[in-house]
Amino acid sequence: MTKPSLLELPPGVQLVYLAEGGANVIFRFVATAPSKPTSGIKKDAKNISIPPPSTINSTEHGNLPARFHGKLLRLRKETAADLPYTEIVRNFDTIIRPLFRPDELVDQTLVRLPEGLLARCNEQLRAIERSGARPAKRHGASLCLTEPFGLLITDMTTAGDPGATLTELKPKWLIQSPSAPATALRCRTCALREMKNQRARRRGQNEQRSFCPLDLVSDRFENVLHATGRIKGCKDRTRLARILYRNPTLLKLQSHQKARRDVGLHGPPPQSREMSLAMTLRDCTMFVKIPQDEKSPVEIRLGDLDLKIGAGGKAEYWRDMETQLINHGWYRGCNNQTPSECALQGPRRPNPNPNALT
Ligand SMILES: O=P(O)(O)O[C@@H]1[C@@H](OP(=O)(O)O)[C@H](OP(=O)(O)O)[C@H](O)[C@H](OP(=O)(O)O)[C@H]1OP(=O)(O)O
Ligand SMILES: Nc1ncnc2c1ncn2[C@@H]1O[C@H](COP(=O)(O)OP(=O)(O)OP(=O)(O)O)[C@@H](O)[C@H]1O
Repeated sequence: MTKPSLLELPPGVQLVYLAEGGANVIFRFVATAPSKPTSGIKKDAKNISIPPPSTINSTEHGNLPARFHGKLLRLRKETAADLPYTEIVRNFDTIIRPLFRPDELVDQTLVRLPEGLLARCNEQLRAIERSGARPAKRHGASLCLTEPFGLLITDMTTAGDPGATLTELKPKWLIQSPSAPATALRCRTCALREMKNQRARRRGQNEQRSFCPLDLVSDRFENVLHATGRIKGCKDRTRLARILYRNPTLLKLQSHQKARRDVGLHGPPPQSREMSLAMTLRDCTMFVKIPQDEKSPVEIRLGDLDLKIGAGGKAEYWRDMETQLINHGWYRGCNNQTPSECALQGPRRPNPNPNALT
């Protein structure tokens, strides 16, 4: 069988910073008309290109080859994990892809990078940092200069459809941790958030407010509505709740989590492939692109499904978190100074055995 030929980015490609996480930076392609190759591209004090927002939102494809339309470029940061994109893509193709339909996933395809592109992007990151537009917690991080590839990923932004809105959420743990106490009044996600918030309060930092994942997969619409009211950036909680209520992709994610339920303190060895997959499925991002017209289809895809690895201290971190949540009363809700969002406390508590006759 012949291997599909590897994509290459054209040498003159123009990119603009979109967003970043702890391990990757996302860039948008900027279409430039061949006659005016850098029209509208500003230079900052150090002569680094920063295309203006009007170019960023352009729906024109200009001289960009067709196979890059509707795509973003994901570039790898220098991190302790140091896992090459070839391996990330191999894990994605063999372990993650078979679990979902293609239209449920943010696709990712390897693309070879032209010489000098990473150095230029690093300059752009520094320029953005100086301009104050880079999130403070990401300052100082740069792209890995030895990574020869980038990933072309499905563009879930609304750039091609300005009337649409994008909601981004992390569904997190859609079932309780098996090692949580039976009498728990907090799910794994709410317990951990409350623990982190107490630390943040002590340091004078902002607390994180979010929804309870158990509400998101509730079979009661009003609980899903309760959750969508707490999703950051959600402009129409009722419409989003209608979209997410019994949503097949969300329920599929939950059922994959159920099939890999041996997490927490029990189950497979913390550095095993099974544990890696179980934890990956509990830390992905759901992108919901909602068109203005209620009759047009909504696009829902899961992203950030890079297989986690237990090495490098991660397995110990997972185990340590669970031990703290159990031993310091976070699952039992003993430390709370503010009302809890968790569905396990109060009238929204899910029925532990929905099939049981009452
Ligand atoms: O530990 P958690 O549950 O808070 O999840 C971490 C995430 O925190 P958040 O969901 O935003 O509160 C965290 O998200 P942020 O970087 O804080 O946005 C990461 O996703 C982290 O995974 P990794 O170390 O990048 O592989 C996540 O770590 P693990 O899923 O590997 O535990
Ligand atoms: N396909 C996409 N369409 C639109 N925006 C995206 C897409 N993928 C990522 N983003 C944006 O970029 C951010 C960072 O991307 P990504 O999740 O790939 O980074 P990461 O470093 O892997 O994250 P983490 O910190 O969870 O490890 C996302 O939170 C999101 O805002």
